[in-house]
Amino acid sequence: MIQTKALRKCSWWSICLFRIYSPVPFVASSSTMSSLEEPLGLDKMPNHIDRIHRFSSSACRPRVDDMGMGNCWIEGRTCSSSNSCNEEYAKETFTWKRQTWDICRVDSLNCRTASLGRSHMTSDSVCNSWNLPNRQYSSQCNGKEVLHLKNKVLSGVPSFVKIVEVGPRDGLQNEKNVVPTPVKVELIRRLVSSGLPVVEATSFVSPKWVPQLADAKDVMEAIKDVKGARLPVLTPNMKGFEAAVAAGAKEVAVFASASEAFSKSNINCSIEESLSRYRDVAHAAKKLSVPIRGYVSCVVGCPVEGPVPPSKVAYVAKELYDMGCSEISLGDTIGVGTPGTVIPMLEAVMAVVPVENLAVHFHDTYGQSLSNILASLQMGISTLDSSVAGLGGCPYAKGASGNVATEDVVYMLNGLGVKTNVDLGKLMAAGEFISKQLGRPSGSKAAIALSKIRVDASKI
Ligand SMILES: CC(C)(COP(=O)([O-])OP(=O)([O-])OC[C@H]1O[C@@H](n2cnc3c(N)ncnc32)[C@H](O)[C@@H]1OP(=O)([O-])[O-])[C@@H](O)C(=O)NCCC(=O)NCCSC(=O)C[C@@](C)(O)CC(=O)[O-]
Repeated sequence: MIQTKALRKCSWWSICLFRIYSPVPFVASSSTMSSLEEPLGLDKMPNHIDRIHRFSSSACRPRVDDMGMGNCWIEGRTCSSSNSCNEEYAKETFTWKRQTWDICRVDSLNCRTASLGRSHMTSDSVCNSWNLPNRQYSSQCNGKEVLHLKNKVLSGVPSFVKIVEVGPRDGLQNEKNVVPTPVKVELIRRLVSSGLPVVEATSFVSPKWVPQLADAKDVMEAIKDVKGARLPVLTPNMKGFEAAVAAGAKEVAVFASASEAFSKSNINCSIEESLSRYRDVAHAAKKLSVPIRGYVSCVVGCPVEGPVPPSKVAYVAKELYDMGCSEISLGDTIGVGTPGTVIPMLEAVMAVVPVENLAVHFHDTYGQSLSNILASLQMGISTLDSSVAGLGGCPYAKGASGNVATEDVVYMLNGLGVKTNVDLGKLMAAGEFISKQLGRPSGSKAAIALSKIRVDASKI
């Protein structure tokens, strides 16, 4: 009871632990756990409170009971004994919930302060915050115990993740007002220069179906000189494939659906018809040594049919893999998935397609993307699709919101110590650029938060 109360009070602690446990449904009891939970090391934990207790070390916890400051969890350390918070460092005091805090900018993790009976906190990457100038924050929790926890709970998480940026295609295809071609081109250039290894540039689909991307040929012409990233395009049939190749595309992607109804509304044919078309495209691509990616849409739910069985997703994924798609991207097109539905879906697909050939593609309609991504990483997925500034939605999936924001993904991966080679500062600048052009705020929470505190995000 007391512990539960303390938990409620310490929101930072809760957030930290929630992040660790979020991929596993909290309600699961040991008797209902699947074998999938074994590698996560959670199989012996009877319920969520016990899970939290089991890992409730002080490693990442503020020492003050009543501490629930929004920014504390980012850093996750309190200073302990006597003061080494050098005079040269900017030092500020603020009061929150009757606690007075001295904040000092430190580069070392070993700041020790205990003056005037106050609580002290350090942080460790530079930012100029609203009222805490020249702070350093990090998205990483440090400390031996936390590392131990990370190793134990996040052991399946790969050390490098490839991010496939889909903003210029998936992100923009749903925009009502036509985005000028030079803006699309500038966006692609900025994304590439942020270090993203793959930027999906556009679609060679029917302009009657997706007017926004009717300038696909012009976009390809304008990015011919862009180096440093792969720039695939979507092709729904041979007509699109031929046009793409003629326009200079070096990689293509086909897109099938695990839902019959969505296949009909998105590409005007049945699943089987689409697979037959894609076999032709895959065959032609192979002849030209053009790598081909396959999407499966509606891997968890369909806007028309409702829940989609994992076996259907596995079937379509395997068909795409067998026809020669080197990467299969599993799309939660309407963003209804949670780790509770994504894990069984991945389990079914991984039984028929090697995990190294899989990618995940989450829309954030229900705010579940990062949890789903973490669950996917734990299962060994190392390719993630995302969209800068959280742009996007599918014109044929009403109500679906944008993809998970690339900035949020990079921020989380940095926090996990997973390499992406993406410069978060440059990525945020690209997000800011396109958000301004579209006349609305970024859909990335990390970008909004970091821009408010004018952080040097490249160092996060
Ligand atoms: C597939 C079609 C073309 C079938 O559309 P259709 O109307 O059945 O095609 P058709 O073969 O009967 O041809 C009709 C007209 O379209 C033309 N046409 C035919 N093909 C092309 C082409 N490639 N490029 C340009 N024009 C084309 C064709 O030449 C003809 O022109 P007309 O004789 O009337 O002047 C259409 O339904 C289409 O373009 N759909 C694309 C819709 C789309 O882009 N949706 C968004 C994709 S996002 C997605 O699927 C999800 C994903 C990948 O992001 C992952 C996730 O989030 O889950």
